[in-house]
Amino acid sequence: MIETAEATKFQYNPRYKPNQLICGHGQTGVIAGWTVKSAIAKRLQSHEFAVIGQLYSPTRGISFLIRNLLANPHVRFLVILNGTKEDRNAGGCECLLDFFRHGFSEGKSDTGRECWLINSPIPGYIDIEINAASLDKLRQSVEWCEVKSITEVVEKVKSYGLKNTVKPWGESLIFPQTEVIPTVLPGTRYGHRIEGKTIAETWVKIIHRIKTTGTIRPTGYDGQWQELIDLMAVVTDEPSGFYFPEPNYLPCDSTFIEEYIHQIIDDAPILEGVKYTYGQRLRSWFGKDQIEQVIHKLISEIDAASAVMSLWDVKDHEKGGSPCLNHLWLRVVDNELSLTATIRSNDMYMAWPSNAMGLRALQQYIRDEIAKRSDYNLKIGPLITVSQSAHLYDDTWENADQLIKKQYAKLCQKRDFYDPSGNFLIEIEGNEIVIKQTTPGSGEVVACYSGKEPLKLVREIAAASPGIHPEHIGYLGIELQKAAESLKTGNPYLQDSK
Ligand SMILES: O=c1ccn([C@H]2C[C@H](O)[C@@H](COP(=O)(O)O)O2)c(=O)[nH]1
Repeated sequence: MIETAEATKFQYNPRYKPNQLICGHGQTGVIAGWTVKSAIAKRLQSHEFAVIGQLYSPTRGISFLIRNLLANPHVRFLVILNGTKEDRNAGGCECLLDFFRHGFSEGKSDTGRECWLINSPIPGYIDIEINAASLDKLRQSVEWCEVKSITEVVEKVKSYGLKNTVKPWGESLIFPQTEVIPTVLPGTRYGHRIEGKTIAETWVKIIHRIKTTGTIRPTGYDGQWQELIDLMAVVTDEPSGFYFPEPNYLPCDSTFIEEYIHQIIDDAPILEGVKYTYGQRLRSWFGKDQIEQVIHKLISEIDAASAVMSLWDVKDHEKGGSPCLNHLWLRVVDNELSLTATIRSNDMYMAWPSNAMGLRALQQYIRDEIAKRSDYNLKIGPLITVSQSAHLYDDTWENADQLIKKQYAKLCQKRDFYDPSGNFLIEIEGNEIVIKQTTPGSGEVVACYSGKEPLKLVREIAAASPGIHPEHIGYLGIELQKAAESLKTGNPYLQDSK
């Protein structure tokens, strides 16, 4: 007997990320890439598709997607929407297409984990626990096509839906998964401050801080993340062309950033299936060009504390996918233009470096426009980001560990002993230890402490300058102990002598 399409009644059973998927009863899976899945679902009926889901990243998304397809062998057709600039940037759909076109080989992920590497110029990994014969079977059994627009998705899904029901290609297959649970050190949860010269350096410190002390929590996306709340990052000296380390350990490169900057600085039309762009929110969404507004504001009132741009629309509560970047504030102090950005939710591994570079480009643009249009030739000041949920998704933990091992260790070796709390000169005067605190620049004496007990002195200094670097206060403790010994023995004390 030949079954008709209408009679099809399969149930897609997602083993992974169930809350991220729209499930139906058909035999066609739709990979929406970066196009919002609900924009596709509303044009289809549930018997026409098996599942609709996003694919944001080749290294993070494809393995879960394939695990789900192996668990649902009734999916015999795939429509892969590879249509937007974001899809081109991320490369997830292209890499998935390469899996079907060119297959996979045994290899290693960039963290050195054994995995199946997709035969593609875009790095994409599949968990090694999945058996190779099953992957081949999947490649042979699923008919796939690439499309460029929502309209084409709908046409293709409907045409596959008209075919007769095809038998599942096999039994549902489930493969084991290795789980990594990190050790978390105790630490403050709220309000961290991290400073670095470049975005790359600051990023390494951020990753270290979250990875070692972040709270492990559910993400809201069927997984876990480590999170700190209200993490402030201060980048003091990012050069105008951006600093990319050599070899580049950042999750973005200059080609990506060149494209990405436009999403922040330039206006963009409202398109179906595209959530928003920051440029659109800043330039036109609220009926005003806010970037122009702040340029004018600062030119007319350079001391203004109200050079604000807002990206959050009160209507954002009505739909999912609201902007992560919410509020920008520019400020001129000592002829220096700083930019502060509030980001409500921030993927610190994959997104923060690009977010920071995009914001730095906007800061530079505003500085340059002010210089062109007025007599103010401002210096570029720090870029400050406040990430409210500063998180690391569980699928980046391994990379984070590697980064800490290689790059954080290097940073720690490169200490310059500069402490904004100043320097401390220790001497013995009469029968007391005397400590003079001087400014870090000119060396002016700003405070004086005296006494005989090292611990009491350390406590006084720490209470008076609570921002002192931890290593610096440790060093003072050791020196003060040496000075106290000298007081007892009568031997001379000389700071820093062995
Ligand atoms: O510019 C961006 C856009 C998105 N995200 C991350 C933050 C979250 O991990 C995820 C968005 O999820 P929601 O907070 O919207 O659920 O993407 C960023 O870090 N920066």
